[in-house]
Amino acid sequence: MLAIETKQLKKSYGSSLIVKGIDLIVEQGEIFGFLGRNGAGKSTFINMLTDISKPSFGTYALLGEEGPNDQVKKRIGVMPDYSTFYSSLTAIKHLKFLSSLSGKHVTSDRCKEVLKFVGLESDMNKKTSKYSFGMKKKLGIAQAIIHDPELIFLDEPTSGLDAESVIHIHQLIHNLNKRGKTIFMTSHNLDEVQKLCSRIAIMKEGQIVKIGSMDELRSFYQSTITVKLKHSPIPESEEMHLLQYLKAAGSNLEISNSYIMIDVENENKISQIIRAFTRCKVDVFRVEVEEASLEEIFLEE
Ligand SMILES: Nc1ncnc2c1ncn2[C@@H]1O[C@H](COP(=O)(O)OP(=O)(O)OP(=O)(O)O)[C@@H](O)[C@H]1O
Repeated sequence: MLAIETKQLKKSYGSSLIVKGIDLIVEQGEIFGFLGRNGAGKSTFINMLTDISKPSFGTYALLGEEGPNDQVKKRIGVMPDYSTFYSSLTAIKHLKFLSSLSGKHVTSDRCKEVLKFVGLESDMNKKTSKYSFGMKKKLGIAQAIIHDPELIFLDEPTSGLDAESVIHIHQLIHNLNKRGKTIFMTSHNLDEVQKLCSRIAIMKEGQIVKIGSMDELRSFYQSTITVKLKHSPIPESEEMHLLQYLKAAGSNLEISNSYIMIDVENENKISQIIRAFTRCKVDVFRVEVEEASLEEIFLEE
């Protein structure tokens, strides 16, 4: 069963087509990252899947059920906009109240368990008006997972948080995924998407322009790997031979006394180069590798 399947999903406001016909498949068990510049249409797309707005055209299915569908809503979790919190309620009461509004009965013990899971154990009896921005984000995740959903939508779960809270939320996402949950998240933080997500879609002007794992995205761009290798002196008798080999193995070769830098097409070339050094009786002390980051790929779009 697929977690998400959309077919030609479109959304227009007035005469402006904001989401321009998206076909997307997300498998169960994925952490799927949705990236795009401000105004690309990410929230508009998520809002259709979570039934906050209706598609203008096309269809979608969540967890094998055509949407919108009240039954499937019980199996998905959506991180709310923190501004919707009831400021006069404590975190526990807030969770219980919101769950009852959406027809899900949850016990106080379940609320406590989930608040502990997100790291709000010692603040669960505080009113949400006293919560910091980061605590509200954690409470938002608690709200999304309180009913143990299979598929969780997180819209920018870490934006505006300090480094420690970001690490905590990354661990939460990772732990949820380990428990078998599918996560669909939007983010502006390229580093986090690169670290967490099994696949990534880049959205531009209402369309998905690239989709795949990090390795696949890199290969779309046929990006090279830059290798910097520190070595012992090259015996004069071997210099010519090694130089010929390196020129054939990659491009942009730079040589100094104890280092070489070279761009190669794939990882196999790295081990071949190290073997060539060894054959020429040159010791390799250190190998540093630089690959295209998601940022570079993203900026190309
Ligand atoms: N209710 C609405 N009525 C009219 N236009 C809208 C509405 N909601 C969104 N838009 C427009 O749709 C476009 C996409 O907005 P959306 O919020 O989906 O982008 P986004 O990729 O989530 O951006 P961000 O990263 O800034 O959150 C924007 O130009 C926005 O102005």
